[in-house]
Amino acid sequence: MRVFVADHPLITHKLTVLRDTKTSQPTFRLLIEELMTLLAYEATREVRVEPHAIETPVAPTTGVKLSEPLPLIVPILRAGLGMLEGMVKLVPTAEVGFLGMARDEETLQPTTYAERLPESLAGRQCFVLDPMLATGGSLAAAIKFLFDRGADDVTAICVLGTPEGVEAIEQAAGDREVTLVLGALDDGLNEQAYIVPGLGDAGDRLYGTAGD
Ligand SMILES: O=P(O)(O)OC[C@H]1O[C@H](OP(=O)(O)OP(=O)(O)O)[C@H](O)[C@@H]1O
Ligand SMILES: O=c1cc[nH]c(=O)[nH]1
Ligand SMILES: [Mg+2]
Repeated sequence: MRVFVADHPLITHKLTVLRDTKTSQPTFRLLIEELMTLLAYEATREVRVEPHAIETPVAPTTGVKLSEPLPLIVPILRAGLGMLEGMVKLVPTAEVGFLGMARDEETLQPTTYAERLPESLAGRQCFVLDPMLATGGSLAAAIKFLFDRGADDVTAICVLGTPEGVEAIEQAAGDREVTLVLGALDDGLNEQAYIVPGLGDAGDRLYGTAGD
């Protein structure tokens, strides 16, 4: 598994505002989207392209276009939805599938309550979006789901991660093609398995507590 942890002052600056309890919900949403666009640049470094011949007003030349099947973006509801626009801005022709997952706050086990994905993901490059990689249970289950559907390459993009979460994804990936892109690697987990220092509950900060 390849792991990339962002190291850019603009990302750290935006993360600092995001983490701050005083940051309002509209600003939080905007920052998640902006951070996603910055992380997407790194996450799509290996996106598959093929040669594409065009004519400029001056001369014929060969550039590239995205290969078919087009990449599939999979936000994990709810919190991953906040990252979708930032990703789609960078890859507007990509397709989008959805996975709804919730972590049981007692057992910490994820359950999948919604799924809207192509029946077969054979030959697909998938980009999974979830801001929080805590114990790693949710993302590991999502990655397994995509490989079971035939995906051959999964890139996960998280705003914050923990060493425990990275280890869990490493285990889940085995020898399959997985890339993990993180905005920051935090210290670890507290007794409630929240990321420390983290930013609290990402879904609640994006959308409120109506889902609880
Ligand atoms: O790594 P884990 O320990 O599995 O925890 C991380 C998961 O928890 C959060 O979702 P949550 O279950 O709160 O759902 P929500 O997005 O609807 O708030 C987060 O967005 C991840 O999906
Ligand atoms: O810190 C955490 C852990 C899980 N889910 C969140 O939204 N935040
Ligand atoms: Mg939540």
